[in-house]
Amino acid sequence: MSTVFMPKTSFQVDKIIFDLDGTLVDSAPDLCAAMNHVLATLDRPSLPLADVRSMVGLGARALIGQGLKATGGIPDGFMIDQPLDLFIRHYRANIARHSQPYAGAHDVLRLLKERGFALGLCTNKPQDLALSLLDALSMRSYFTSITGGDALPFAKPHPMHLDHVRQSLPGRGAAVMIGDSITDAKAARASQMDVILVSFGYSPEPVESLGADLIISDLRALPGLIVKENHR
Ligand SMILES: O=C(O)COP(=O)(O)O
Ligand SMILES: [Mg+2]
Repeated sequence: MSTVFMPKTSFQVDKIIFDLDGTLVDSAPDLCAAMNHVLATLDRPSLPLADVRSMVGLGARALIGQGLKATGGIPDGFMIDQPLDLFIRHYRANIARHSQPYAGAHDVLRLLKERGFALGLCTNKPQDLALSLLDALSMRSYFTSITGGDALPFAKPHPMHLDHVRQSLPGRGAAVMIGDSITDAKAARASQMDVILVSFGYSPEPVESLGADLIISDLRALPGLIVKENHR
């Protein structure tokens, strides 16, 4: 039996929860530079941007782990904490050198906030780095709640992360998740939340295969798709 993808075209919610890397901000160039800085100190070859892009999604520790695996492996007993620390220091110092909001991100966030939606951010980026990046790009003030991947015992795809953001937003209405990867889709499913995926992010798998309710190729489509829940 074949299943037909029937995208939803309207989402009635009060809360909109965004992913950060690959969804609102194209941060891969700066993540790639920090990765290659670490690899150089370990006498490993550098990785092209296209490879690093597809490794982003599970936080800094997983990113470094994947970078090491791709350049010779992780020797037995290798302590990842030191390269991770080096990565984070390099990344923090260069966090918005090349990173940019995707087209329309500012306008869409401003408009949705003006329309009365509560906006949250659920990212696997460590909390302090997420806040620094949002500050550097003047994006922090759109969000009522921001939770990084190290702020709780579990991060996406665990539902605790997304549930926490939903609960910390005002109101009791429904929420929709906007993301770019399988971690976003899985977290949303586990939290029984609709999920819209963007097609321009960092997913190594085709986004069509991730079970989204809708796929968009431009953030500017969102205001036409998401309507305020009617609480009468
Ligand atoms: O930094 C990462 O690895 C992932 O971040 P994201 O959850 O905002 O995509
Ligand atoms: Mg992402």
